[in-house]
Amino acid sequence: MEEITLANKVADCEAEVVNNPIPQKYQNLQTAPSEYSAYLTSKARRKLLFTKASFFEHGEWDPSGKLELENIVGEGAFGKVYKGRHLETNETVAIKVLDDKTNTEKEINNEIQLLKKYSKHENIASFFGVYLQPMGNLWIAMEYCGGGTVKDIMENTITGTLPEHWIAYIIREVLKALKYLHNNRVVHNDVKGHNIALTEDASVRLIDFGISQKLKGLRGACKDPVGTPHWLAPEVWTCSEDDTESYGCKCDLWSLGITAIEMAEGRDPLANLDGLLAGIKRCDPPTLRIPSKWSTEFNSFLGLCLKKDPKVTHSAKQLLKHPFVRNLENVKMVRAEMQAVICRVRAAKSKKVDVKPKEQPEKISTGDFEKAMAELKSFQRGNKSDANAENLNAEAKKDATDSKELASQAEIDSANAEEPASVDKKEVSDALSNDEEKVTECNIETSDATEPVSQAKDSSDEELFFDALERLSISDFTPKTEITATAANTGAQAIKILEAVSESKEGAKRDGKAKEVIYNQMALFYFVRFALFLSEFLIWFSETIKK
Ligand SMILES: Nc1ncnc2c1ncn2[C@@H]1O[C@H](COP(=O)(O)OP(=O)(O)OP(=O)(O)O)[C@@H](O)[C@H]1O
Repeated sequence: MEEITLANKVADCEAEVVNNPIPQKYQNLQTAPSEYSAYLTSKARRKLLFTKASFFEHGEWDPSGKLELENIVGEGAFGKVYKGRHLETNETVAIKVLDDKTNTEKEINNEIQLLKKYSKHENIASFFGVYLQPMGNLWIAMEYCGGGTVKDIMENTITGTLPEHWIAYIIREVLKALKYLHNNRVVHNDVKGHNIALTEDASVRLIDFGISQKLKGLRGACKDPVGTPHWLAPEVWTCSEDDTESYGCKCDLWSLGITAIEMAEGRDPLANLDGLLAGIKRCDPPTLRIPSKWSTEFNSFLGLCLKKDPKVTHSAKQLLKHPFVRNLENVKMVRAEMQAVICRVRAAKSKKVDVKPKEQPEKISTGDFEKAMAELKSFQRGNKSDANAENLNAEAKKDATDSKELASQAEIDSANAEEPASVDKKEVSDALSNDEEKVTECNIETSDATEPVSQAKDSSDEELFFDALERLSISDFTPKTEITATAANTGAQAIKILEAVSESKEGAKRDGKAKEVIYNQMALFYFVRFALFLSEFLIWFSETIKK
């Protein structure tokens, strides 16, 4: 029987395309919609479509009406990853869009096949479907991991590293996924912080099967040296030099050890090593830089992952029994702590450039903006003549509109300029109090917001009003980098300033009342003194007359 290889399938498709508009053997795919008939008449295009269609047996023709793209959440070597929606079920999904210019069809096919078959494990992002977009892009829909990757989490802590009990939890979950994959003779080949993702409730998922390999039978081994250089096991390096060498599943456990150090120290242990290949061969396996800072269990666990000889490296099954991961206490607490940082990651991701930037909700909500304008108007009504108020109102409206635009621009610019932030105790306790529930809100405090309020305290209403207007217009001329934080908050600031204005007005009212009381008391005092003086005068006058 003729072997069904990729080349055979492609040749087969090409032959059929010449004679039939839609080959019989692909009738199990959804029929191409009529609106694409013009597109399909181009032989070259048709060839491309059927070639790609041959990669998967249960793919669908067109994602429109089924999937909707929202914002970009990540970018990889093969294309962009979007947060999206599965319209039928209304489920949030991640959609990897692989453009047809990328000449990596073998990898794409590989990723789809492995995802379809092996993503049913609880620690692997599950597969939803694959779609062929009319212009030739492939869309791979999978479970959405809203907590970002381990790398994202690290970038959102103040030290850029993770505490040991978080590392133990993440490693344990990845080990479960690896145990399942290795039992099925699948080598992931690219375990690293960038490819470990978290859901919003801090469950761990292994992602990216782009270079994973399915081994043939029990004796099968990998020959291609693939992976990310600093995470590559020594046996994979050896393959790159010597064609006769091969490697197996254990390479994932070396990469996992490197990932554990990456989480503990904020970067991989070989980051500064020159001549990587020679260095790996010459040096002892990497360890934590200051082993005494960490538990004996953590150090010993790493020692079992990072062996130069894969034969003595422990398997995922064995490593799951190690005290470093076996003795993990209070997972609920660990997850609650992590959810606090996930909030920051989500906030940062929601600021990323959108598919349709102009239609995106802006950071300053319309409600906030209208509230600011209403307060501004009511302030003007109370303090200025109508003519003046109208002028100022128009000016403020223009400034605020500009600020809204700047805020939206700043959102785009700030996507990659996020400052690492600390794990706030309040956030942790909020996450804890929510316990099993999703943390749905994240309040990022802005130091700027308090400034106008404190300034407002010693200023007159009039000064405050002009100060508010000035601040709104100054944001127009501030360089973009500086306004990254401030412009996005200008609407909120306007509200704060106006709140301060009205607070100050209230204060002025209270002052007026106090003055009234003082005047009344002073009047009483002078009246009494006058009465005393009058009575003394009368006494003196009557005595003088008597004399
Ligand atoms: N299921 C998912 N949910 C949420 N975000 C995801 C998901 N899958 C991928 N991402 C995001 O997209 C990024 C790129 O995805 P992925 O690693 O699969 O692409 P890739 O092209 O194979 O990248 P590379 O080869 O550079 O690792 C990830 O680092 C992550 O930020």
